[in-house]
Amino acid sequence: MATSLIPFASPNSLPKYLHEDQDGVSQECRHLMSSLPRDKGWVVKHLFKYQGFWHTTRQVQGVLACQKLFQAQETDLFLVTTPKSGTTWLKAMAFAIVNRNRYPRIDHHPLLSSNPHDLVPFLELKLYVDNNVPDLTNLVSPRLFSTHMPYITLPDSIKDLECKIVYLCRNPRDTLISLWHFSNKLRPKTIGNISLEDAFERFCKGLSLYGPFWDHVLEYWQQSLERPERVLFLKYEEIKAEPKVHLRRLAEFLGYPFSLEEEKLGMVDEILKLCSFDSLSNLEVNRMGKLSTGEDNKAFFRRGEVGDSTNYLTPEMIEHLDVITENKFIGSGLEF
Ligand SMILES: Nc1ncnc2c1ncn2[C@@H]1O[C@H](COP(=O)(O)OS(=O)(=O)O)[C@@H](OP(=O)(O)O)[C@H]1O
Repeated sequence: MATSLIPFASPNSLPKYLHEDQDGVSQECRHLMSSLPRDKGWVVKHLFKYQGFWHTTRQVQGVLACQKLFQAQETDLFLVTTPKSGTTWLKAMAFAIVNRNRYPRIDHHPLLSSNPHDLVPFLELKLYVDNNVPDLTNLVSPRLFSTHMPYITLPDSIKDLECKIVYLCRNPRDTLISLWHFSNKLRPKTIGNISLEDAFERFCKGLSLYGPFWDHVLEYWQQSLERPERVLFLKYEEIKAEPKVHLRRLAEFLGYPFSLEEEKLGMVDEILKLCSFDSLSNLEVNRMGKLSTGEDNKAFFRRGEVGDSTNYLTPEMIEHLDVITENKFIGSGLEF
């Protein structure tokens, strides 16, 4: 078990899911955490290994509360992602697809004035982070939720009701680089940056937020093979390469296929444009605003490209990561 000399991060400067003070943490959660493996975090002092995956203190709290208190409905739709795989993009696209009859006018669309994370809430990082039952009465059907939780950890009702799950991941090289940048944006100035070498080493060992990365991806890949009508497995790179194909796939899977008339009216292109990196990242709300959970909206938009990791990782690092990926995915039919 590794220990660290990093001081507690100032609670006020961080989103709640990164707070480490014990004030908002239930007795049950404290008790559980005392028995969990722990290691050094990327942003704050500790990560805890719960059900095989690494979480921050308040994330463990959010996950436990969600497992205990969240009751899914059959019509709920879940967007599940590995951190930094394009969650913000997926939320925007799914929200725009599902709500296109409610918001037919693109020039008055909620995505123009709200960040996608405020329109599609995270279960464990937002709704259940305080260990309370959140008020979900104002959510219209179908309710759209998101989570980074691994499959094993999902609340039972989501599995029992066979709710639809869209899973999005991204190649581990770009995921790591995006996570490294994001972590350094969040890290309190007093403790400085985490070095790329350090982040790389920990990522390769599986020691990252909701890591091991490969185990997270494999769980949902397996589910998507066993129940394709229930789990849609998407890759960031594939959406980038063929956005129209994948937006249509997403709409069909969610139960909101585009009609011929909508196709003729150019609805697919309109939604893609509305949700594109360029459009979203240039909106005032995303340049200047903050999420209700505290993060700067602009932190979710960096470059939005495939392959940016080659600007940071050495060829040796890339080879090392690729070998891990190959070994982990061997026989699964999955590759990046
Ligand atoms: N609309 C759109 N299109 C394409 N790419 C986008 C879009 N919005 C965000 N991004 C890029 O996604 C990365 C952030 O990942 P997440 O949204 O999953 O972050 S989080 O897990 O919700 O914190 C991060 O990737 P990097 O640029 O490589 O760091 C964002 O820039």
